[in-house]
Amino acid sequence: MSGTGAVEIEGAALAFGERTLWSGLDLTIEPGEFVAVLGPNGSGKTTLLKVLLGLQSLSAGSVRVAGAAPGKGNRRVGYVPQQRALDQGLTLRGRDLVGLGLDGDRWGTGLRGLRTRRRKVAEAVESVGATPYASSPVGLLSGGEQQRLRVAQALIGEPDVLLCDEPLASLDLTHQRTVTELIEERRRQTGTAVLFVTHEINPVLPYVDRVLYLVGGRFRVGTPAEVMTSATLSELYGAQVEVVRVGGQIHVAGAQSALCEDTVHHDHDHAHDDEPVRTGRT
Ligand SMILES: Nc1ncnc2c1ncn2[C@@H]1O[C@H](COP(=O)(O)OP(=O)(O)OP(=O)(O)O)[C@@H](O)[C@H]1O
Repeated sequence: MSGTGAVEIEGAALAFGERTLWSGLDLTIEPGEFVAVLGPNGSGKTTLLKVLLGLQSLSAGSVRVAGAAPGKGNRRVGYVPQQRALDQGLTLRGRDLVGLGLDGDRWGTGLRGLRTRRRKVAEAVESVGATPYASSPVGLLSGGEQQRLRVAQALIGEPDVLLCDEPLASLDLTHQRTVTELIEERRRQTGTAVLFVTHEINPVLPYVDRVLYLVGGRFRVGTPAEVMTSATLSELYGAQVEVVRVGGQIHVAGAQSALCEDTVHHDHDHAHDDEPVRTGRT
């Protein structure tokens, strides 16, 4: 693989035993592109991020992220994990959590380097509105406060690729906006590619270039206008799903019941169901 995409996924398949999460997945994400990953519980969204982080191997195919094979040491990749409450006993301060996102060697260990580090951390903390609690132990902060610090930690390293796993979960509307605008600003100013796993497309809809929609072993890739339609989602779910656009927002009705009816059949269906359906640029 030798392209120039920020993320390059070729012929990727992932199966756990008999169960195929997805196969035949080709997706190139360009620098500065915002791709939302949608799909019901268990469709393999988080697992895709784990593959890109080098925490999970593919069953077939290959991936490259920010020009390299996935791996923990890649400083050009930022990651906002799925919201999980941090241990209450964790005494690490908020600003130190954010500082962990900085490359330790970049500014040296001298006084000047330390000052630069401190200023960068203070700016990152301020950008997510976390200054008032940056000195508190993170274990005592609310879920939303912890999540804002995680976003600051991911952005402070100035990544070329930002992988986000439901970063808005547990944030109120104001802070959802703060966080999405920060990510969007980073993308616009420096061309960071964003892969954003979410259950709810509306908070990021203005920024989304393309959607990867995963359902029970099938997927679609395309613009929101291509993928988020009744016809496309009904085909993907194999049942009637209504997509309604109201006031610039997209609402999907019937997907959950489609899945409930389908759940029992999933494993059997995969035998004839694993032919992926694609739209748009991949
Ligand atoms: N290492 C593993 N071994 C076996 N099964 C796994 C493994 N990792 C994930 N799975 C299964 O793969 C499926 C997809 O999990 P994943 O966490 O990627 O789903 P998701 O789309 O992110 O779901 P959610 O929306 O609930 O977060 C789940 O059924 C999960 O149990």
